Amino acid sequence: MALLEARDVVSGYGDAEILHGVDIDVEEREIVTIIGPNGAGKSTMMKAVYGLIDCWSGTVTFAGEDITDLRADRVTERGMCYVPQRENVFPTLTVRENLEMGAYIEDQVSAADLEAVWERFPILEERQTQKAQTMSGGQQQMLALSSALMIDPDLLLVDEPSAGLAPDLVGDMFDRLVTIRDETDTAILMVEQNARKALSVSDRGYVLDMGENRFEGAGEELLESDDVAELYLGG
Ligand SMILES: Nc1ncnc2c1ncn2[C@@H]1O[C@H](COP(=O)(O)OP(=O)(O)OP(=O)(O)O)[C@@H](O)[C@H]1O
Repeated sequence: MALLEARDVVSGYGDAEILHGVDIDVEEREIVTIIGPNGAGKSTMMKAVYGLIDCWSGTVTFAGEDITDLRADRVTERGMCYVPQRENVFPTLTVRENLEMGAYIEDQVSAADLEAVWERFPILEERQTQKAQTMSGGQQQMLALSSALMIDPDLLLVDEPSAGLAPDLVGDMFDRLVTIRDETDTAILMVEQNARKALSVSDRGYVLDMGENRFEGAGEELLESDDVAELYLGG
C-alpha cells in the first residue's frame, strides 16, 4: 500500500464540483508532481487530501489509515504537512519564531533541527531575528518549507515551491527539495507551474485537467510523451 492513496476524490466549493473523481498515490520517499492547466483543480486536490476542504466522496488513506475529512491539524499530527502557495509564514513573527511555531507539536525546536535548517538555507540563519514579512517571497518560501519540516513529516505537500522565486533560483529550489527528500526520507507531493523542471526531479507525475486525471507516469516518461508535451508543456 502506498504512503498516500487518494481514490476517486470528488470535491469543490459551494455548489461547484471541481474534482470529479481524482486518484493520486505517493509512495514512501517519492517525489510526485501534479501539473495541469490553470484552474485544473491541482491546489483543490491538495486541500482535499490535507483536510482543508471536505471530500464529497472518495477516500484518502495515509500510512494505512483512512484520513478522509480528518481535520487538517489532526492530519499534521499523523505526519503530513502542507505548505500553501501564499500566506505560508507568520509575517510579524521572526524567522526563528516561525520555526518554533512549526515545531509546536513537539513543543520545542531541537538544536539539531535548527542546525539542519541553517545548513539547508544559510540565509535563514543570517536573518533569524528578522520578521518574516521583511524577507523576499523566495526567502519566505524557504522559511515555510523549513517550518513544515520541523515535525519531521513523512509527507510534505507543497503548492508551487518555485512561486515568487527569481528564474535563476527555480532549479536550485527543486534541487533542495531532492536534498530534503534524500536527507530526511520525507516524501513530497507538489503542484507546479514550472512543469518541465518539476517533472525532471520527480519520480512520478500526474496531469490533471478539468478536475480529472489525464496522464500519469514516471517524471521522465511524461517529459518524453508527445501528448503531454503538446497539451501541457508548451510543445
Ligand atoms: N476558495 C475557492 N472558492 C471558490 N472557488 C474556488 C476556490 N479556490 C479555487 N476555486 C476554483 O476552483 C477551480 C480550481 O482551482 P485550483 O486553484 O484548484 O486550480 P489549479 O489547478 O491549482 O490552478 P492554478 O494552476 O491556476 O493555481 C478554479 O475554477 C477556481 O476558480
